Amino acid sequence: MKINDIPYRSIWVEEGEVRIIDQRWLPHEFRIVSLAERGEFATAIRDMWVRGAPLIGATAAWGVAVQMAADPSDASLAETWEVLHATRPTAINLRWALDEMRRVLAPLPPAERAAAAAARAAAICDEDVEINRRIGVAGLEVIRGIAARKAGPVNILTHCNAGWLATVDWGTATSPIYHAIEAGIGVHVFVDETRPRNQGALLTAWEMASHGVSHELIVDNAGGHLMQHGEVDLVIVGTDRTTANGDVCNKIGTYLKALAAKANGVPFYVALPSPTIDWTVRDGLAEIPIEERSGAEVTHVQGKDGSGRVISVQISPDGTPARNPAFDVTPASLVTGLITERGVCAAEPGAMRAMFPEAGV
Ligand SMILES: CSC[C@@H](O)[C@@H](O)C(=O)COP(=O)(O)O
Repeated sequence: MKINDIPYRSIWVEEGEVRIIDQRWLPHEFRIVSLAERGEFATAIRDMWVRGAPLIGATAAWGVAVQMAADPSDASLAETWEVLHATRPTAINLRWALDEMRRVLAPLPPAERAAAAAARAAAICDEDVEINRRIGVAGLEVIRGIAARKAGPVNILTHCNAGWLATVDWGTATSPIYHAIEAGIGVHVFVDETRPRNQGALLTAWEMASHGVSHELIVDNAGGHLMQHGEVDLVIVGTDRTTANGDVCNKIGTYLKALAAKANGVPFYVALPSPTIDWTVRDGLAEIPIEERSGAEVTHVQGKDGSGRVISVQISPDGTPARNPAFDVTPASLVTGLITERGVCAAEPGAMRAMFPEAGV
């Protein structure tokens, strides 16, 4: 995607360095940083310099590659898997990418691992871009179908940031939106602010503005009201882990949007790259580990002050205890469909298996 007419991915290699956009400062400051050793990759994922399930996976893959250049031994490969896997618990793309790197590297002699690791990490990034492009092509048909049945723009509500910043490029939930705009279909996006970290207000609103997409920022509690008044035609969200049964784990608050959508007959779609499917899990509520983050993210908000400085302010009384589960699980029964790189399917085990028979479950 372009920033000031310069095309960017969210992670890339330049002058032999792995570079990322440090998303903690967006949209107020655009900072690029280089990650030079394994510990920095772990920090960048854990402290959310990068975030979003596919980008977490891509960053971990590059973390393995950088470590293999420093120490390609078996012990180093095993330790790197553990160190990076421990950074964030919910997005399955992290484990998927680490398993994929280990599958490629473990059979090789150590002397061949650095080059092979860099090649596979680069390929994982390229594959992510193509997967998300295809999700856009598939999701475009969902939007086109709605556009054909109504006058005016298709009003789409999205939660969190499942945009290009959460992937390597295109985004998942946003890719159908970008494709619809390219196809000349009018679209208006309601952007949930997505407390506590405000990925919608900070990142999705920035993406929408950068690409000239008509949009309005809404508070997290407004979605149900807009749906009751017929102002939302479609919900599209991303996911951090979707089970073999079609239960969808995504940013906290997604479940409430799905309930409101069901109650109001609004289609609720999930944009789903196949590496985000956890075929080993059937019951999302019981089995998916939900990240609990610091209460400081609830008691404080970050923003820009009058002089343009990025600051954090406390919004609750001193010492208020806070609870901060970062994700929730939307049962498959509330999901209208999964928009995958192979097309749209029901959030249902048979349909998912038919779409991805190689999963072998
Ligand atoms: C294509 S990204 C899908 C999800 O990863 C996204 O919706 C989300 O929940 C991101 O959470 P985050 O905590 O910002 O990493």
